[in-house]
Amino acid sequence: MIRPSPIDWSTWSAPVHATLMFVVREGRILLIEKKRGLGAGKINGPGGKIDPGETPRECAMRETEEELLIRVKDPVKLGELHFAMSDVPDILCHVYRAGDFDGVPTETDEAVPLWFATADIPYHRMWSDDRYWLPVMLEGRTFLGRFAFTGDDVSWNQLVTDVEWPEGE
Ligand SMILES: Nc1nc2c([nH]c(=O)n2[C@H]2C[C@H](O)[C@@H](COP(=O)(O)OP(=O)(O)OP(=O)(O)O)O2)c(=O)[nH]1
Repeated sequence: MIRPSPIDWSTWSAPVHATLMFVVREGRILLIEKKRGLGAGKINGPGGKIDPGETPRECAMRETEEELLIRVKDPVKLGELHFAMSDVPDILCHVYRAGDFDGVPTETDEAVPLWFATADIPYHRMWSDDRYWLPVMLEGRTFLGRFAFTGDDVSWNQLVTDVEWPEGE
């Protein structure tokens, strides 16, 4: 049975806009253990909230530089994640992927860098929606994921793949 969405997505908008950056290279993905902020203790990609006047791409690159001291090259937007939350403000998150970077991934106050084989993603230590869309991101395909949360759990989800994002986003 397909459960009706608890959210009217046609009118949904989020007060918080954020980004995630995934570096995927030679069968491995660069993740972080997040040391503070929303999702502290979880494994995730680097990323954070978009600052006023900043584009999503600029934010994804800035947050990656702040958290891991690396500068990614030629990031491509693959996805958008729309999170309807139950206990914190709703979030719209832009997801980027890159294949190369300058610098050496380095631990900072915000994050510990961790490389994983793409066949060995630690979903049990990640946000509960990630298992739905991260495999699509690893295939290099585009996607739009919509998730309603109850606390930390996904209570409703929808994933549309092969979405065309505007050029240069
Ligand atoms: N993988 C994944 N990431 C998520 C989910 N929900 C969610 O907010 N994130 C990401 C988006 C952002 O990168 C990050 C939240 O932003 P943040 O609190 O780290 O923001 P920030 O670095 O600007 O920190 P702050 O100092 O403003 O608090 O968590 C989710 O369900 N899955």
